[in-house]
Amino acid sequence: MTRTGVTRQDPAELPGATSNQAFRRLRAALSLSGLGHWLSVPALTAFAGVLTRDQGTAGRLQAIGLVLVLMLAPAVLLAPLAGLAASRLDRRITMIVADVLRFALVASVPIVHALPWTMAAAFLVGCISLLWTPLVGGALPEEQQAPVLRAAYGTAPVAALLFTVLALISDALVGVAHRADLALYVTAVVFLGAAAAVAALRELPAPEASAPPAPLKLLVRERGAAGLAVAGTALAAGGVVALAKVHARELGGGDAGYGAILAALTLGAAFGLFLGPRVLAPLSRRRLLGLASVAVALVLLADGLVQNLVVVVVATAVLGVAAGIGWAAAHTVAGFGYPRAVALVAALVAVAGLPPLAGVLGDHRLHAGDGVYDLTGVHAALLITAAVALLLGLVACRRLDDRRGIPLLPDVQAALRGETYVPPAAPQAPAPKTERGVFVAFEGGEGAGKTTQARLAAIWLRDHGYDVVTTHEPGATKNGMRLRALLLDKETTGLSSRAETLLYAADRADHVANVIRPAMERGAIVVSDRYVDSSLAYQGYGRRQPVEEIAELNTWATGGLVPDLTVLLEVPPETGLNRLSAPADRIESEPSDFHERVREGFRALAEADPDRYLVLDASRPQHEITREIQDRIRAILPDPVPAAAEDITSTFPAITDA
Ligand SMILES: Nc1ncnc2c1ncn2[C@@H]1O[C@H](COP(=O)(O)OP(=O)(O)OP(=O)(O)O)[C@@H](O)[C@H]1O
Ligand SMILES: Cc1cn([C@H]2C[C@H](O)[C@@H](COP(=O)(O)O)O2)c(=O)[nH]c1=O
Repeated sequence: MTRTGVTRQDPAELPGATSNQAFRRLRAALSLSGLGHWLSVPALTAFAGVLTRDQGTAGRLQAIGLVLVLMLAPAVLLAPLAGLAASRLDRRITMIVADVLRFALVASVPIVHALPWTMAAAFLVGCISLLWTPLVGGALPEEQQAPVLRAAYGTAPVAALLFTVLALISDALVGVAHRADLALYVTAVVFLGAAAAVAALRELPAPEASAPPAPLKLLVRERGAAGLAVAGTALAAGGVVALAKVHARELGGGDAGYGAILAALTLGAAFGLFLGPRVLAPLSRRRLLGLASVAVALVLLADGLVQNLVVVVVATAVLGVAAGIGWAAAHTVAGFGYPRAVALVAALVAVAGLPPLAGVLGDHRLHAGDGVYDLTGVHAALLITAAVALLLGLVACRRLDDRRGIPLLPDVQAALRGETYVPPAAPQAPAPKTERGVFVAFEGGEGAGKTTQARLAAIWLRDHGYDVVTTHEPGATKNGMRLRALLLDKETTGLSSRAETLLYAADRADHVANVIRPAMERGAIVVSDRYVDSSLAYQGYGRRQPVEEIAELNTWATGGLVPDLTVLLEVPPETGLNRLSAPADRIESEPSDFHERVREGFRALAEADPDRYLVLDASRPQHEITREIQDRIRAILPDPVPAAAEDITSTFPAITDA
């Protein structure tokens, strides 16, 4: 059982799955199908390259580009058909037939040995691959998504490596005209293996997954800055794939070089996907997504400039890592469907547009002094793509930034150290004091001991004859109690961070107007368990909203009332949360990194205004803390309590509830 009461299920135990073994077999079938799918891309494009070997670079580029377009277009344009087929046909039979058909189509390509049939086969393979998408691209339950996606997409690097090996074998054994045949035959056999694996399953232990929504529809429906970052990244990755065959050839790499570039890209991406959630964990995912897309564009720029295959392969691997990290961040920021739709469309634009562009640009020899630089059409097209991707990345960075005003470099440096960067906050300017009373606020994370210490301070003050009002936030007034219930109830879901901030501010405005200010005007000492700094720490630092803006909002809500003293009880979140006995409320249930940020936030606030704060290590014994608080409060009381008198008479105030 998790803390939130959700039981984690083994994928194999989920409804629809009959046994572990059946689920494993399904994954094997998915892996084989995925392997065949990914292998068919270089195999068919390489074959198109062989068939157009006498047509010059532009002709070859066009043929390869067209094969890629025909393979990718069905996923963009015909996705609804996949949903229709999934709902009408028996899925097990459909998949067996689909893979037998893919086997026959791919195996027929080297036998027919003609460009039009290669194109037709590429399109039909692309269409048939759609029949698998309800399983791999649909709305799967979370528990099943990871293993299924790993099986379907994790085979891409394996396919690229396999293609490289097959290309090396072919180079050694057969003539130019048949160099791509072996890869096609192996692809066909893999499809046949996938069909056999599905046939071996008596029933399909797959979830009732639906087809993903049509990419174009999603694109129109959900526009967002994350889409710009994904578009730039997919444009760059699509450009690398579309031009890789000719790029590798220009650098003397042949089909093996082509495979090496694809392997570098896909292995890098897989590594990036793994790293994504782990790298720079404290950094905002929105910032990371923007940064990753800019990094992809910059690496592509290098890719387009260098003229050495090994360097290109290494740079492509780095590009893949950045793309993978960006993809993982995009998933967190915008879910799965929308980034997938954007990526598909952008990749289609890249494979459709860049090969002809490279052909049109043609090759040029540039002279600079004594040096000569061969700028081929492929290089120029890569550089143009990099420039467009960079532009998209920079705009995305600006629009995605949810830490405006917080400088990027220290933010990233802090994230590299595993910390959240906390900028020194501007001290709150206190409004001219009109009240006669004294205001003491207790602040700190969960279970720090605020309520305990606020109560003890109030008792001590009353013992010395002061008029004391103890209060707390949220929920000290009648209306505030309703707001508290709304804010802390775990049933309150989907509350936006801004709405949360406003509700806390509303509670505070009511609290100040009806409790704190009247008490202070009559000269009482107000002791409050939490005040404005809680909003700055929780909603500002915890929720990563602009701290300055929250401070301004609260200045307005409170009419600028600032405590005379703020006691910050400092305790590691884990210690504080472990002290609490009641079930965790909505805010307490936030993950530990949220509470860490809150703690950092309180620290930064105290550092920015040290005169107003008393910061105490609250993991120490209670009585030590109490004594230090009394010493500090004594200094701000209108008519000081004489410490010496207490020492002489040993009249340490008895702690009794008032
Ligand atoms: N210094 C301390 N050492 C150990 N336990 C403490 C200390 N101070 C308070 N506690 C205990 O920790 C628990 C939480 O204390 P308290 O309610 O005062 O914290 P709080 O900061 O007000 O919590 P919350 O964030 O829920 O408002 C109580 O059981 C209290 O007795
Ligand atoms: C005032 C204030 C509070 N919070 C959070 C902090 C706590 O999790 C709860 C209050 O619970 P407590 O047991 O009474 O301390 O609310 C916040 O996020 N922002 C605020 O301004």
